[in-house]
Amino acid sequence: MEKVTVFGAGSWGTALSYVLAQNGHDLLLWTHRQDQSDEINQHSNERYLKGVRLPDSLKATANLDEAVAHADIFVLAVPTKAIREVSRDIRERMTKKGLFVHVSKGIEPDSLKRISEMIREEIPADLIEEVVILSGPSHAEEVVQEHPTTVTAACENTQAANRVQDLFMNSYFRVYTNTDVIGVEIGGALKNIIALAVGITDGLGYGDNAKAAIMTRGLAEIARLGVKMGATPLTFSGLSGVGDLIVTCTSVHSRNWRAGNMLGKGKNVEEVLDEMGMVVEGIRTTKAAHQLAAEYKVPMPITEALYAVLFEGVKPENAVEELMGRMKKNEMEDLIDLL
Ligand SMILES: NC(=O)C1=CN([C@@H]2O[C@H](COP(=O)(O)OP(=O)(O)OC[C@H]3O[C@@H](n4cnc5c(N)ncnc54)[C@H](OP(=O)(O)O)[C@@H]3O)[C@@H](O)[C@H]2O)C=CC1
Ligand SMILES: O=C(CO)COP(=O)(O)O
Repeated sequence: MEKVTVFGAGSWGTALSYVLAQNGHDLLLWTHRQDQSDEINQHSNERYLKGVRLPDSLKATANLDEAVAHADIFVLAVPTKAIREVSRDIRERMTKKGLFVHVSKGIEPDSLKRISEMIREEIPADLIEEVVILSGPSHAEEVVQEHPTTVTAACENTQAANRVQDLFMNSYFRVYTNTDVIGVEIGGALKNIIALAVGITDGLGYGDNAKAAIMTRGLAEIARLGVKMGATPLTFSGLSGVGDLIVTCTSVHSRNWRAGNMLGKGKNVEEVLDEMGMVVEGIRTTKAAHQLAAEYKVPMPITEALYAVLFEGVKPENAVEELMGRMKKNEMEDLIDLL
């Protein structure tokens, strides 16, 4: 049994707490809202997981001192934009080393840092045992139904990855390990861009051909960038690559797909975000990926088309027209670096 605190009581933090509590760990779920902590201690979190009864052993707190003092393992489950703030708040209260696990999917615009890099910038090395990434095709709504789910725990330190594998693994939640931290973080973050794009084409009324095209060429551009950044090409054929791309582009649970769908139907970004009420990571990640594409000189036409829709006021149908009208190409020409 491990002593674990999950930080962030949205859909994913709550679903992972459900798994950890069921696995018999000494689990505390920290939320920054007292009313939500009270609700979770009455076994529900209606805003984020409607109709789900949480296990009796899943305890919440809104007291950050208590949350930090409780744990040897710190699971960060807040949106990317809150990672630095929450890491700093944890650091101020830490008195001994801890194992950090993060489950968020994004890249920070401007600094272009991956989440594990942000955590290492905010928490001194002498307080970090390791940082492990838990990522893969996993909608919170299905995990709490105990539907079979597979994810990967990524860390160069295989002992730390194995410890996280053991922490979460059970009969419906199967955890693999991977040493390719960059590939796992890039795959998990950038698939949200492609899910937004697929949502848009679905919203425009295009069919499965368009969806398959965007998913396939989307994976090609994710892998192209990832490999330039130091990832292992094969990771993009794995759970945090094609696996997460499939689940996010084809599921109504995906907030990124749903946001894209509303954009395709004519809503603007503000209206979409108001309606969602949950994080749509792909929007900020599109900005970061647009900057990364320039920095690494990697062609990322789908990302650029989405950037134009989100940040330059281009109409979705015009962005599609632009994508389809580009110069003729050999399908494999930009993929050769992956071999
Ligand atoms: N949902 C899913 O199925 C999956 C999500 N993920 C990733 O997990 C991360 C979290 O997503 P998810 O749980 O779905 O997001 P949600 O939008 O469901 O919840 C986000 C939670 O973070 C809290 N929060 C936001 N800012 C802060 C802050 N500064 N301090 C403390 N708490 C804060 C929110 O609080 P409040 O309620 O007050 O806004 C809310 O409880 C994302 O990166 C996402 O991509 C990964 C795999 C699956
Ligand atoms: O990452 C996810 C599934 O693996 C969740 O995707 P959304 O954030 O689009 O809901």
